[in-house]
Amino acid sequence: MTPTAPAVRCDGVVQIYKTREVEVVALRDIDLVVEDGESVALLGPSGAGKTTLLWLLAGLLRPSAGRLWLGGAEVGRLGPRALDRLRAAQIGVVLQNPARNLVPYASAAQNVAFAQRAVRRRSRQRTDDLLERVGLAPLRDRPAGLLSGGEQQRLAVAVALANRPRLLLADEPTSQLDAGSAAAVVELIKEMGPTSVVVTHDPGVGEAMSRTVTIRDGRIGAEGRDGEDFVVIGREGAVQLPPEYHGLLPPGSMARVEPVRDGVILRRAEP
Ligand SMILES: Nc1ncnc2c1ncn2[C@@H]1O[C@H](COP(=O)(O)OP(=O)(O)OP(=O)(O)O)[C@@H](O)[C@H]1O
Repeated sequence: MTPTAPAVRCDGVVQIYKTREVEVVALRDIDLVVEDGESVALLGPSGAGKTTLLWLLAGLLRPSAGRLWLGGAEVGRLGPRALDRLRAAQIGVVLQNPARNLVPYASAAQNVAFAQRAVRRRSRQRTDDLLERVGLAPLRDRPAGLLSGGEQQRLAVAVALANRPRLLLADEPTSQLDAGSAAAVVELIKEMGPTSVVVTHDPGVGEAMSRTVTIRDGRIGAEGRDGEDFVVIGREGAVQLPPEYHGLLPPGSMARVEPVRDGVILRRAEP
């Protein structure tokens, strides 16, 4: 990754899953820039495309169309080995199912140590610090497969941060945690993951991040900064009305567009 490029840039990214019977358009025309140092909460209803976007940002999927840069590197131009190297050196990932991030027969401490393979020297101190921060120091020698779901989730965050990634990507990293552990994990991500994108349904996580991005039906519909929510004007001027206004302007209804000095007003056209 080059130091001046944003951590992430998506330009018209589309993701289509092809199964034998159907094609599912999971993401369409995603334009997104995440600057270095930002922490972004990725919000949206189930099936909106959040996990798909996270997998694209992790280099685990390649977009069906559009362009995606991780740092200065355009993913579409990287061969499989170059992409693997970039992922190992620069990106930390917490997948939705915590067990998938871990080697089950290795101890908690070994899992964190293995994850430092891309850095030149493993640091016992960093392993100890991370285990301490996620409250797993007393369980350092227990095999990861014998930890509870919540413990595995906390360990997965420690593993993802082990080699000081420039970009941390986490899919629901607090879904199995009580409020106290969730707050500690969010604090850790903000402190040690200098740039992070976190999929979450937890409003507390959303509030802790510097920015929220809401996906609905495969498109970025809204963004939030400093507690204020904005709709995002998409390509060709498309706007997703927030669901709380669907009663006033139901999907499928017609509206008049009235220009005003600094924007437009939409008024329902009575049938
Ligand atoms: N491997 C796949 N093959 C076919 N369709 C898929 C695949 N993975 C996801 N989808 C579909 O793509 C769409 C987006 O799924 P995705 O998992 O990205 O949503 P999500 O917002 O993360 O949902 P959730 O909050 O429930 O995890 C959904 O319609 C889903 O059914």
